[in-house]
Amino acid sequence: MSLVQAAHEAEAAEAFEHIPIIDLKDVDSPDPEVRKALGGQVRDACINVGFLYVKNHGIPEVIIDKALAASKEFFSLPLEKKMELDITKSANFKGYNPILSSNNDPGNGGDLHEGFEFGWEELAARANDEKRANDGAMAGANVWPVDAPGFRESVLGYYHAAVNLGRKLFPLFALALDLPEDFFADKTKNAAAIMRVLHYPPQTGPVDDRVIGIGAHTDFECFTILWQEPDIQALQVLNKQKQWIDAPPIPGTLVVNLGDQFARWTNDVFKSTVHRAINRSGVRRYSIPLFFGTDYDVKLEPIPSCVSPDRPLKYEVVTAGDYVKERLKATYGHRYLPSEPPESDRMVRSVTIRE
Ligand SMILES: O=C(O)CCC(=O)C(=O)O
Ligand SMILES: [Fe+2]
Repeated sequence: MSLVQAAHEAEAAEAFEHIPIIDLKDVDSPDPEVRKALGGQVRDACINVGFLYVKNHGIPEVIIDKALAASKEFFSLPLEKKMELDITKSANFKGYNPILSSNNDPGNGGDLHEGFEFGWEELAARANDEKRANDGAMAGANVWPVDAPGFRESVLGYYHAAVNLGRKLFPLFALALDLPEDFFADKTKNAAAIMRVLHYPPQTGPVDDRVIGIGAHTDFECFTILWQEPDIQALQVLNKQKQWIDAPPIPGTLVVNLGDQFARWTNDVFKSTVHRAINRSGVRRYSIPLFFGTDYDVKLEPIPSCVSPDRPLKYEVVTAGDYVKERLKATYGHRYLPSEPPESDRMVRSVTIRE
C-alpha cells in the first residue's frame, strides 16, 4: 500500500488506544529482509500513533542511572546557582529554565517543571568541534554548572548513548518510508540533537489544567527518545477522539515519539502526536528527552511519495534550524512578552517569572 493510502486509512480508522512496543534486538541484523520487517512495524506505529516504545535499545542502565543521579544533584542546587545558567542568557536556549518559565501550551500559564538544556558536545571538549561549528541558526555553546562537577560528564554520557541510538533509528524510519536506508545520513551529519533533563515537582491539591507539568504540545524535531522515571505515571498522549491515553514508564524501554520535522518531511503521513505530562504522583519526577532532528541547515522538504493530488502539500518549506528556533522562542520567550527586548538587554536583564 502506498504511504498516502496508508495515511488516509489511518486517518479514517478508530482512534488509537495503545502505544506499540517495538523490539530493536534485530536492528543491526545483517539480513536486509529482517531490517525491512522492523521498518514495517515502525511504519505502522508512525502512521497510526506517532508514539512507540523501544525495548532492547542497547543503552546500559548504568549510563541512565548516572545521568539521573547527576540531574537530581543539579536540581537540588540553590535556585540562585541554577539561575547563573539561565537559558535566556545563552545563545539559542542552552542552560537552565526555572519552574513556570517555559510554556509549551500557549493556552496555559506556564509549565510546572524546571529543566536544563544542552546540545552536541564531544565528551572531551574540543575547541574546533566541527559538528558544533555547523549549528547555524541554532549556534551557541553549552553552559555547565561549576557547583555540580560530575553533571556534565554524566548527562553528556547519556546524550551520546541516546544519539547513537537515534542514529540506528533514522535508517528504520527511512525503511518505514520506502526510502533507501541511508536517506537521512547526509542530513544528520552534525547530530542536531538537543537534550533536556527535567524535574517535575509533585502537583498536589486541586489541579488547574492551565498549570501542569508540561502543557499539551508536539515536539519540534524528527523524533524524541524519552527516558521517564520508573513507576511514576505522568505522560499522556492525545488520540483523535481527544482522549488522553497514558504512556506509563515500562521497565527496560524508552519512549520514541515523532515530532514536527517528521510531520513536515512526510506531509503528515508520520504523526507528530500531541502529548503532555502531569505529575500527580505525590513525589518528584525526573525525565530526560533527547530531541533529534535533521541538521539545522537542511530544508524540511516533503518526501515525494507523501504528496499526491488527494494529499496536497501541507507545509511551507523551512530549514530545520529556523523551525526549531521559532518553536523554542515561543516556548521560552513568553517571559519577555509583549515585546522581546533586544539581545543585549536580554544578557543582563534579571529574570521575572510571569505572574
Ligand atoms: O516528561 C515527559 O514525560 C515529557 C516531556 C516532553 O514531552 C518534552 O519535554 O517535550
Ligand atoms: Fe514533548
